[in-house]
Amino acid sequence: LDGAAGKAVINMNDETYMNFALDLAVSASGQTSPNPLVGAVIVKNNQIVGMGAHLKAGTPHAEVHAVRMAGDQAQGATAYVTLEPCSHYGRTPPCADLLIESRVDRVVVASVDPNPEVKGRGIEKLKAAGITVEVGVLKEKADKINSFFFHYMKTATPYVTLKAAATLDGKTASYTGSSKWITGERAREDVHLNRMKHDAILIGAGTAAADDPSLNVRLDHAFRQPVRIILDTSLRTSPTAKMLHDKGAPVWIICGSGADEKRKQALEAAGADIIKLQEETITIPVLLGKLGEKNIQSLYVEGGAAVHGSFLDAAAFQELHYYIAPKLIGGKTAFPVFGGRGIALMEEAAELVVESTETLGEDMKITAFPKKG
Ligand SMILES: Nc1c(/N=C/[C@@H](O)[C@H](O)[C@H](O)COP(=O)(O)O)[nH]c(=O)[nH]c1=O
Repeated sequence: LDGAAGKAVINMNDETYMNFALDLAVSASGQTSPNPLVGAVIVKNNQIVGMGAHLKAGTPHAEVHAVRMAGDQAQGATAYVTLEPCSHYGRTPPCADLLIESRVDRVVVASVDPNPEVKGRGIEKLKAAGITVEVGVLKEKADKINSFFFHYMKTATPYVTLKAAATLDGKTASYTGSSKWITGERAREDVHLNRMKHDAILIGAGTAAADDPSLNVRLDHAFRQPVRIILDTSLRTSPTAKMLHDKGAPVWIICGSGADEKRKQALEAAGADIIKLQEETITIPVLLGKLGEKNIQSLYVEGGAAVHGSFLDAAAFQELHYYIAPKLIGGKTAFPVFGGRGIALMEEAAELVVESTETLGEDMKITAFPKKG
């Protein structure tokens, strides 16, 4: 604060403007898939003269909106872009060329494009045109908002979020299978928000049979209904399953090579898309490769115990959302959160880093990530 002048002189530096560009990027969260979230701000003489965000795949990129708004004010200005400007002709002309034509004299970039085909090309193009380029301002924060896109670009498989809801004593259903509900309204609303952020939701055949779930996003401002996926090796799912008849998002059922042809036809007649693997059984790496081929960049795995156990055994998840209700149900044969093989000795435990714990109504939510390496 500049006391003498008696007015707030906020030091507007590169990070301030990049944070604003990141806020713009995040405002389209969940809408841009399969494209990343991108924000752009154009500043001249400490005035924001242009700004924009990429809103939906196939529509103009963030830089296009910002340059259009800036008009000739872009000349001699600085452009802040949260992801390296594209240099290839996708569905819209390259933004690197647009920035060159707009005659900005400086470009500040947060994340470098992870796509091996274009990595660094946009930056090189700008430098070759005599533009000063600064890379890496708020890089960590910018990479994180595109963790789905970056993971998918690097691995060609979906970013996997495991979601579990358990009682305080770690059960997902009583010994009779009763589970409605463990968590309350507020926690379940958070689940629907997170469903909407992912390209697909996945459950196992056991959960499909036990709960006959809808697996849809029941929020009044829902702008997307993710694909619904059931892992069902032998196609035991009933053709009368609720989600096959609610005219909602597609239902894909993944089965093994030995699944009965008549069941396949009955489920297809009921509206399901059947994806039959070459293998007898479904392994997680094969499943993820197949979903990657079908452009699923992010996958929200809702259980049950066998499915969660298989992802844990394969160490094939990037994020965990663990909801805990302050309830105890006991029961030697009550349902655990993670089934599967599990580890033998504690030193083999999957170690996590807890990023946050939140209170949602009476429930708690732990967000955690597997420890790297
Ligand atoms: N039992 C509970 C859950 N249960 C999770 C799954 O077992 C359910 O089948 C699935 O979420 C139902 O999806 P729907 O039909 O679209 O509502 N999940 C939760 O967060 N809290 C619970 O108390």
